[in-house]
Amino acid sequence: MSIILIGFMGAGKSTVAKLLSNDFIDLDKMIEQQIEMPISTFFDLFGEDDFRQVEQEVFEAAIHMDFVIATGGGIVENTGNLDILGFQNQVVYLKSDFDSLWQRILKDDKNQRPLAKDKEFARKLFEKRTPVYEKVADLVIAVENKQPDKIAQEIRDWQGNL
Ligand SMILES: Nc1ncnc2c1ncn2[C@@H]1O[C@H](COP(=O)(O)OP(=O)(O)O)[C@@H](O)[C@H]1O
Ligand SMILES: O=C(O)C1=C[C@@H](OP(=O)(O)O)[C@@H](O)[C@H](O)C1
Ligand SMILES: [Mg+2]
Repeated sequence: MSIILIGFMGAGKSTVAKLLSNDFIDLDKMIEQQIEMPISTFFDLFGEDDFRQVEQEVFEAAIHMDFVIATGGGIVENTGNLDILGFQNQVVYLKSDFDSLWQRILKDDKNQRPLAKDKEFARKLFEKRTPVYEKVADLVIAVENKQPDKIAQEIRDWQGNL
């Protein structure tokens, strides 16, 4: 079993996964390869429910590859994904306060996040999901004001003591 990174949009899952291993999967990128379009376009064309269906199918495939996985922030929206996470023992939650995440999301010109168009809508998602992240996590790391390489080292140190 390998590290699975969870947390809200902007927490640094895609960034930290790359630092942890060359054998990593960014689930969003794997999804975009499958749907052959940006996630934002898929949301516009087919909606969130169809996205969650694809996300679960791709997650079920990715989990068998035993790579470090950077999930998308909505991985906890689907009970099938929660069942999978429940069987893992290296689920790492990159935790931050909403305002810090929102600043990162606003500055991030590389990722289009269809569910981050409105701050108060995103805040409600954050409030809904935070207890679920906490519940499924084997390790919680506070990531505010922390560099990605320090976060990656904390995860390696924790892994080394398992
Ligand atoms: N530890 C960090 N400190 C500051 N900015 C970060 C950190 N980790 C990631 N970022 C930046 O925040 C944005 C979101 O990072 P990303 O890895 O895409 O997060 P996620 O995959 O959790 O949505 C990117 O612009 C990234 O450069
Ligand atoms: O929070 C969410 O529902 C989503 C988060 C995104 O991934 P990141 O958390 O890597 O931005 C991506 O999966 C999609 O836009 C939906
Ligand atoms: Mg990401």
